[in-house]
Formats: sequence, C-alpha cells, structure tokens
Amino acid sequence: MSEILDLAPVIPVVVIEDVATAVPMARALVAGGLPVIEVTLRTPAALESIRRIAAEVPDAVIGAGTILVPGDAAKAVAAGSRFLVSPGSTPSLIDAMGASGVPFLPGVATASEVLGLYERGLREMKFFPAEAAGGVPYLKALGGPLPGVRFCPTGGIRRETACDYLALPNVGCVGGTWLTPADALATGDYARIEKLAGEAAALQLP
Ligand SMILES: O=C(O)C(=O)C[C@H](O)[C@H](O)COP(=O)(O)O
Repeated sequence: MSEILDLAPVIPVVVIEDVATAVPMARALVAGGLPVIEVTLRTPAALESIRRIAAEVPDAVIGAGTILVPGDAAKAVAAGSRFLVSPGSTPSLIDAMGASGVPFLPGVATASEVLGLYERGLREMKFFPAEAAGGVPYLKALGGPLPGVRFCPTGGIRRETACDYLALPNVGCVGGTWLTPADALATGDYARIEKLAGEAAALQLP
C-alpha cells in the first residue's frame, strides 16, 4: 500500500449515485493531478462505476472504499479495484482483504487497533474518523510510540486542514470527499472537480 500512498497528497473519496458520472469524474480527477481514487461501496452504482473506471481511465488507480464485510473484498477486486479501504478493522475483514491479492488500507482509531494490525505486519492504515477522533494532535501523539506506522487520515478533512495533517511525519496522504461535491456530480460540473483536484494536488508535502 506504501506506493499508493506516495502517488498523491490526497485520495478523493467518492460517492457515486449515477454510474454515468463515474468515467468523466475519474478523468477530471486524473487531469487535476489526483490519480488515486476511492469509490465507496455505499451506493448500488459503486461496483459498476469501478468497472467502468478500470476499463476506460487507465491512468486512474481505482480502489474501493467502505469494505464492511469479508465478501465485499472479492467483489471489489473482481470489479477492477486495485486497492481496498475499510473504515474499521475486524480479524475476518483483515483476513479477507489480505487474501484479495491487492494492497489494502484498514481503518483504525486507537493505539490498540493500530497494534492489532502492527502484529500482522501492516504498516499503512487509514485513520478514521480523523477529525472526530482527535485530529492532528491525536495522530501526532500516536507517532511517539508508533513511528513506523503511516496513516491516511480521512473523515472531516478539507483543503484548509489537509496541510496540517500532511505536515506530520506519520501521514502519507489524506482522504476526503471535498473533491467531488454531490452537486457538481449531479450537474456534470467536471471542470469544478478538476479545479478542486488541481488545488489538492498542489498541496505541499513538507
Ligand atoms: O465510506 C467509508 O469507507 C469511510 O470510511 C468514510 C469516508 O472515508 C468518509 O466519509 C470521508 O468523508 P468526509 O468526511 O466527507 O471527507
């Protein structure tokens, strides 16, 4: 998963209601400079959206988010997902994602959850829900005893706050939904999505 975290400072987390928006949205994100895209499995359109993006937008690194139960992992990979993201971690979910054959980013919010994954050799994790769970000071504190773990904080992060996370040594990139506002998708305003992606891609790592 390490290579994927290094590709861009921000992973857009997207909720797709209409499958017809998937490919133009992915093209806009890639054109703006954000090739790594997480499509959440929250809508009936999600798996078909992943299929289309995988087939039609070769420069996108498409992955699936909201992996909630073990069976989601294989379905997401069969649709073309190149990585998997879950909001939390259970042993059976970690087993299923580990067996999927693609890199994965399991969700954690406490030191004990981090250690549960650390014992299994995992070093990249999603910190969720980032803002609500304690934000930048919390992640900074986790970095004391656990400097070898790299996080992708997600949940409540916006462009204005992303830099504070990216400045931490234990943050690889951040995730967020602010790149693809629901109204921009509903009206087909892909120029706005490309602009938001461009601004996010320009966020500087220290
Ligand atoms: O669906 C999932 O698997 C999740 O873990 C939740 C998302 O990462 C957050 O909902 C991000 O949403 P924002 O807070 O709007 O950036």
